[in-house]
Amino acid sequence: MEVTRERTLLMVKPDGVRRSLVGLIITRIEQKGLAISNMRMFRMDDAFARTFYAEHDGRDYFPALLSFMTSGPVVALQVESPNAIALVRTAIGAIRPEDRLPGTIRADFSTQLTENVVHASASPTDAERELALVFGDSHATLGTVHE
Ligand SMILES: Nc1ncnc2c1ncn2[C@@H]1O[C@@H]2COP(=O)(O)O[C@H]2[C@H]1O
Repeated sequence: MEVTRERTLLMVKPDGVRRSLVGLIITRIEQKGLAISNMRMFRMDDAFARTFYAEHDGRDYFPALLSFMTSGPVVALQVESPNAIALVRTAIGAIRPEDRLPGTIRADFSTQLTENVVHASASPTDAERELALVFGDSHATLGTVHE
């Protein structure tokens, strides 16, 4: 079967950075054989968080999400591989704490719905939009680290 080489965004959220989980999360991604081809640590301001999470605007949890995402720095990783979007989504685990399978990042490091350690793009459209927001023009230029 044809596999599509993809780029996706994996982001360690402020709780993950505060709890010093960045190294562990990077190790899991690298050990799985996924290539990290760009990385950026930054702190979201309110406007950036509103744009990044625009599709959640109006939900009851949106104000809490904004407050959480602007509470400290995040670490954004551009991940590349065949089927990167689905592979990274599987690796992070489900949104609902009770649905998270052991061995996934959210299951292993969080019991919370909002403070869930990591975010990953859900679709090719989301991935391109989120990578462009986080890395701007630089997201296309580093190329692939691993073959
Ligand atoms: N009921 C909910 N459904 C989806 N996301 C939620 C909910 N409550 C809080 N959130 C937060 O909103 C975020 C949206 O996408 P994330 O995958 O980054 O992770 C989600 C959680 O941090």
